[in-house]
Amino acid sequence: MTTESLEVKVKRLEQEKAALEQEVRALRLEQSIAVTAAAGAQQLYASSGDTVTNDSRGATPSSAFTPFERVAALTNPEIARYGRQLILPGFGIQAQMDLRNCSMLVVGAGGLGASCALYLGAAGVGRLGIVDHDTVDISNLHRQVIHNEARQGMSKARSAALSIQLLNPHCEVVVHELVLESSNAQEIVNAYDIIIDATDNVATRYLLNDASVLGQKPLVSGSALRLDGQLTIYNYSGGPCYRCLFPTPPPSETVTNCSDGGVLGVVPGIIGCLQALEAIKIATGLNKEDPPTMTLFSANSSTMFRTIKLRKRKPDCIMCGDAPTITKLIDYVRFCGSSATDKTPDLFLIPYNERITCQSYKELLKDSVPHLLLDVREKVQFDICSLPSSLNIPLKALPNELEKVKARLDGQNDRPVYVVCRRGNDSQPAVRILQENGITTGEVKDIVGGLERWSNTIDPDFPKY
Ligand SMILES: Nc1ncnc2c1ncn2[C@@H]1O[C@H](COP(=O)(O)OP(=O)(O)OP(=O)(O)O)[C@@H](O)[C@H]1O
Ligand SMILES: [Zn+2]
Repeated sequence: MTTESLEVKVKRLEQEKAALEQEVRALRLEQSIAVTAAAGAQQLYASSGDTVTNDSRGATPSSAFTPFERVAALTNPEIARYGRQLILPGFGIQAQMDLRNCSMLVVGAGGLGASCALYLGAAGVGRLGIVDHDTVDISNLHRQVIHNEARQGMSKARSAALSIQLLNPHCEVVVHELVLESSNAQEIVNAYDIIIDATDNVATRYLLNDASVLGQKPLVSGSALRLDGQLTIYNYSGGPCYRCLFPTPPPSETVTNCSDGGVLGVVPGIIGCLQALEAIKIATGLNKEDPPTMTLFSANSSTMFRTIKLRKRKPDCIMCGDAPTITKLIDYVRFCGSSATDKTPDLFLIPYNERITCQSYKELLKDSVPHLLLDVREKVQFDICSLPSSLNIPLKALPNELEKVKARLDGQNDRPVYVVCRRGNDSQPAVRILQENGITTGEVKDIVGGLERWSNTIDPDFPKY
């Protein structure tokens, strides 16, 4: 036997060993998921796979900050896996190697992050960081297809990592189970080559923008709500940063999230896929010459996609301009008037003596106290569920539809009127409208916490959505 053939044999055995190791990792992950489903999310923390590493800032050693190992060649199993991309003219081995040697950070494992992270993992990105502080909820699953029913209550970052690993054990996934904020963002962003904003709040958008500018990283930003979505690459190839386009944050009360506004599941899926595509194009240099653009998607329009050309970066931008005044991360909660974690805050717009609790309203029902219950949610929500005998007039329509309230009171102008909504926020201005229009001489009060609290504290069979 010649030395050469021995070398070939060694190489082959090494590749077989690498393939077996990958298989063992995938099997271990599958096993850990089974354990989780049977014994609760906690079990998983003790049995994570080799290439899923954890960064919970102090709890376990992190790997995002261990140097990312770049390689000189793909292994045979990788060549077999990525074959259809490798034979793609204009992509080929070089682009695949670029992906393998690239690290990306997906912030948010929700609607956008689900499709984005899965496709990036599948495509062969070398290291993928996943940031999310939240846990999987049943109401996520119509769009966050990276998670599943058995993983309810599990950390989204970890669940996403497991799905990616099961799909492609060649991708190293780093789990960041934390709220990304000023104190930790820069260090994490600096550890990756490309940043993907798949979050749902303004404070994190500015935070990621600033950290990406300071760390000189391209930022692939997406958003989706209802039937619409948006996609932009910031801080890349002379293009603008987020602050060039939006120097001041919108008033927090004008920002709607999916939980309040609704979203068709496939819409964030589409935008997340586009984010993955743009990140791949950046990693492989495919879009270096493209001018900066913003892509708008609307499921309702016949053309669906529209692309707007953007100006280059603004020389007087306070973040990415010629003489920036922001040189380190700031307090984004104060700047935006909202935080990454306050979803729908409980508002206190009227005094407590003008409100009743769910418990008091239940007593009132038990004693058959005559009254009118006005439900001010939108009709689509009222159609899902409602309390018996309630009258539905959405808050926005109320000033013009007071006649309907009067008609229901039917001349009994001293009847108390109680107002309910989903969470006890819209019901408060409705109380004011009824009072100002002298709708009754009886009391007008709203139900604290709305129907969500009714379901939580009084009637567990009342649906929550
Ligand atoms: N600063 C942040 N740090 C870590 N994760 C974040 C941050 N901001 C947002 N996220 C995560 O980004 C994801 C956004 O997902 P998505 O827009 O689908 O909303 P959601 O919170 O999952 O759902 P819903 O609005 O229906 O409750 C969420 O999982 C959220 O926890
Ligand atoms: Zn700028």
